[in-house]
Amino acid sequence: MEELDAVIPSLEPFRVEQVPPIIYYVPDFISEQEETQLLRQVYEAPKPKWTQLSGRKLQNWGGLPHPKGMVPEQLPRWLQHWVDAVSSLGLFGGAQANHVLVNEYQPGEGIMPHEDGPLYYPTVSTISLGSHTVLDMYLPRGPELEKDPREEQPQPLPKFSLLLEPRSLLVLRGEAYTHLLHGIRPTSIDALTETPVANAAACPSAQPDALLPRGTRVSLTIRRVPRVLRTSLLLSKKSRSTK
Ligand SMILES: O=C(O)CCC(=O)C(=O)O
Ligand SMILES: [Fe+2]
Repeated sequence: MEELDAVIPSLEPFRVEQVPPIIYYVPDFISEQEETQLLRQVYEAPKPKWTQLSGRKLQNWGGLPHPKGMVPEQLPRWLQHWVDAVSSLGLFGGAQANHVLVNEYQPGEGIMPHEDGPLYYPTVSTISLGSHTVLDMYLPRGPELEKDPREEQPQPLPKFSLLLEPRSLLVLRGEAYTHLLHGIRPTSIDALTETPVANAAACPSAQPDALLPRGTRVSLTIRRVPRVLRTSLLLSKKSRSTK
């Protein structure tokens, strides 16, 4: 039986050290040309593909994850290419990812601290496009958490942060997936002095005291939903029950 939190040997040079296992950060995972092309393809998607949420908008590809199983939808070729590239690293236990969330954040937007949860194989891979962001990592909620003094509503203080530069790949796996929460503060400028940036050594823009203005960032979150319903099976069941 394969260990879910096994390391990926080819990614070991990109391991973020001194944080709960396992986090990989690969700068320049894609080229500038690939980034431009991906952004074009994201914005060429039909308008109804976008869902506007408070603080970000998103495109869901591959089907809607559901506890009873996801009815799979074929991914477009431009996404399948990157799903294949990421899956071939061995991130999903030798299987293929089958789900992509495209998130778009304007400066000042973000996502509340959360866990990605049990509907996915416990590994998430994220390609960042267009702008950097700072992903804050939190310990699970508990009374002992320190409060973040920068927030009007008291918020827990991140344990550490990850600077995600454009064109990078981030992988959260093992405890970093199952135990920690992640979130993006809704700010327009990231001051890197605020929490320790665990992957600073791999980021040219992570100078001490840097103030990094955010631009529009698009992220591709590539995951595997192991429970998949076969549409043909559903249809045949339905037709049987109406007989
Ligand atoms: O945009 C990101 O990097 C994070 C997105 C995220 O956490 C999610 O879609 O679950
Ligand atoms: Fe997430």
